[in-house]
Amino acid sequence: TNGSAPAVPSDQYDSLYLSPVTVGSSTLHLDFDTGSSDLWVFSSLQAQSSLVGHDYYMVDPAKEKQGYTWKISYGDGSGASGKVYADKVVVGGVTATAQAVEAATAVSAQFTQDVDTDGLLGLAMSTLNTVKPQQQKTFFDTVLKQLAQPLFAVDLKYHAAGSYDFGFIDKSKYTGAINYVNADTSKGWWGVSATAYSIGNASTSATVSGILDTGTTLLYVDTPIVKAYYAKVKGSKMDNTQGGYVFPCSATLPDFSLTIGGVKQIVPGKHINYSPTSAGNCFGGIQTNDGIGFSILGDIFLKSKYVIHEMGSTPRIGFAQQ
Ligand SMILES: C[C@H](Cc1ccc(C(C)(C)C)cc1)[C@H](NN)c1nnnn1Cc1ccc2c(c1)OCO2
Repeated sequence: TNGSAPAVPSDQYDSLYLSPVTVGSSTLHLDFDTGSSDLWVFSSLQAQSSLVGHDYYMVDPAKEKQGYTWKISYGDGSGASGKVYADKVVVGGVTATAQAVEAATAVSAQFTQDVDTDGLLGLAMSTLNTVKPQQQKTFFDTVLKQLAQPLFAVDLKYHAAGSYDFGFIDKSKYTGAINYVNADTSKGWWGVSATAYSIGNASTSATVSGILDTGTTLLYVDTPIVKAYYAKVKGSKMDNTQGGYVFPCSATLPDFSLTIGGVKQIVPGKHINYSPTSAGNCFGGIQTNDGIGFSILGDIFLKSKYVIHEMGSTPRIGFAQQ
């Protein structure tokens, strides 16, 4: 079987995208995350006070994987932990009958406060899954064999609902050719590298290696590239209180591109004006990856493309223009 699930922006700035998922008998709205590998959900194991505003998984004790636990922490300092159940998970009509469902007993404040997000559905490699004593498969790995093709395609949109396709490529969602590159999955992520970047119509050779990450809002690249970008934005500055580069909301932002597999993958300047700040200026969609050690090609990079993640004998990533 194949299937498709909508990816709906959680707010007016596309902070994250939520997709409906049936877990057991509950329908939850999960953040599909190609940068992690746990399917975890808010659950009836939590204190009622933590569940306010959230949909949550009603655990069935008969389905518990006795003695299994999970604990995840994310690069933004948030995290969650809990117990594990084997239950039915349905995404866009694709069913995993005994998927490892990680039911939260505790979640960090960032998750409790984000009442729209009922958990995450990881789509990176299962080697990053945190379940102990036995690592569990991602939803994609669980359903892989039943899919017509061993792939999922990501169609995130700018300020609009997009989709995740499982098992098929939807020709109506892109124009032009699909440009494929081999994926570096050695660290458990969908890794790619670029040989150049461009700001406006000026290209610079550079090696930019990073991960595709639907679970990260912005585009994080090396500091010299970020500085070169905002040098072209009048009135821009690094604002430590806001936590990144800001600029006058009236600024015209140049396009940015990364050359991957010899093809320029362009991020329209418009997408790089992420959101207004509380200080009356606007926050940039391109920020520094200081301290992370690699680039993170998050939603700002992805939302102009149709990106195929193919888990064949050689994992590949295909880029096409929306
Ligand atoms: C942050 C998300 C995971 C997440 C998503 C949503 C949320 C909230 C719902 C509470 C809003 C928290 C967490 C990302 N997923 N691959 C991730 N998980 N682990 N690392 N990253 C990417 C990274 C790493 C480091 C960084 C960063 C980003 O932003 C700033 O510094």
